[in-house]
Amino acid sequence: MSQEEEQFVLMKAIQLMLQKSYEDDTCSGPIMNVGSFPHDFGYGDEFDADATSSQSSENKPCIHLMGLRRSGKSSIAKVVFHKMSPNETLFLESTNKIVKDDISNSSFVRFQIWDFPGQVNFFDAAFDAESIFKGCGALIFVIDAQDDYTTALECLHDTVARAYKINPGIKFEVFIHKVDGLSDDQKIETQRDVHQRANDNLIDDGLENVQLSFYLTSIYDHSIFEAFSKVVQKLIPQLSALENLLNIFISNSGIEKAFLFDVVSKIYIATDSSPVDMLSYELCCDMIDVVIDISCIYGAEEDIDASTFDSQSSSLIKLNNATVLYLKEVNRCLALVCILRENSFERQGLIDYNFHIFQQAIHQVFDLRNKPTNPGPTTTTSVERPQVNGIPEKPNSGQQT
Ligand SMILES: Nc1nc2c(ncn2[C@@H]2O[C@H](COP(=O)(O)OP(=O)(O)OP(=O)(O)O)[C@@H](O)[C@H]2O)c(=O)[nH]1
Repeated sequence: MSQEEEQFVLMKAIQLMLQKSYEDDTCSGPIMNVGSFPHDFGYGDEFDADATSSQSSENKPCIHLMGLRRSGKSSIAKVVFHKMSPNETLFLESTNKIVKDDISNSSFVRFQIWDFPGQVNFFDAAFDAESIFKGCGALIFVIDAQDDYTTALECLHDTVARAYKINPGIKFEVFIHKVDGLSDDQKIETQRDVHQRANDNLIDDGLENVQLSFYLTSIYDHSIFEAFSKVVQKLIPQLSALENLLNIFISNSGIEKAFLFDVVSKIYIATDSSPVDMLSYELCCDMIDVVIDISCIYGAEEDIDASTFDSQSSSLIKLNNATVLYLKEVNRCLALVCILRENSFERQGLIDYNFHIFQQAIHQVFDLRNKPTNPGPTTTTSVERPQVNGIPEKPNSGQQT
């Protein structure tokens, strides 16, 4: 099944769901009714789940990290995907060959990161630009904002021009990096300046069709995770289907904002279509850290290789501003983190039920293969979960924080 066909089937499914949701007027209020989110979407034989999954695993997109020496490329890869603390990056040695890192920690976030040595010499015989850029999904060019970036802009231009000629499908992403050293005014001014000069260079070269996206990033805060989330999302063909599912879920559950997280990297692979507020994102990231830390400390069993984030993982944190953070495991690697008002949480049963349907929808649409999770005892005290609409739920959640 080609990507277009797959997208078509997915969109058809979403249309079906939405249609049913609005058609069924027996269900008033915020209930995401059974009809609106059927377990069987009625794809029949049209939905070739195997084709979908095999395609995504074979065509692992590749993200290239490029930029001048010491601009921060390896630090970004280490902090985001290897849990290195930002301070440790001070001791990273310079990269002198392409380092390929296979990110396979999630069913969705499966790609390779290629960390290039600073300032690639395209004329070097060892640099096979053709094959390197052919397989590239996104090219992240890192610019050190604390340094004079004139040379970096020239290098960005050469890189983009070369890559675009070989593969016009590449997404070009510019990380204006190390902005922790800049004031708010300087950040805005630097972004404006880089944006202007980079685009002017492209126009001068007749490459006005090339789209560059710019992000202000630092490994010392959540900005690098946010930027990486957006880059990864562009490589997920099913993103709009996910957004639609999240929109339906939150509007039927009285939830203000929901993020679908890749737990290990804290990249959010989708969110509903309301704007992302950085503070909300940071809160959700912190919640994931808390859950993982508690799970690792108290949830590890004798088999220390077994994942402590499992189908029984969930967490609830009530803040002192009448806001609730609610985390639920979607699969081995994905978690849904929701932000809602405390009074909306009074209907937890409804939210849990809707979540259950949402989870099934994701599994069906993307054919996530749930590896058997360890059913053993996990970290926490259990809380009684009411049955909703008489529908038996999974056994009650484990890791309540
Ligand atoms: N202040 C600040 N320093 C950073 C940031 N990211 C990376 N650095 C520092 O920048 C220096 C260079 O980082 P690297 O990750 O080795 O840079 P690189 O681009 O991989 O360098 P090469 O391998 O030589 O191409 C290190 O001392 C990092 O600690 C950041 O966001 N803020």
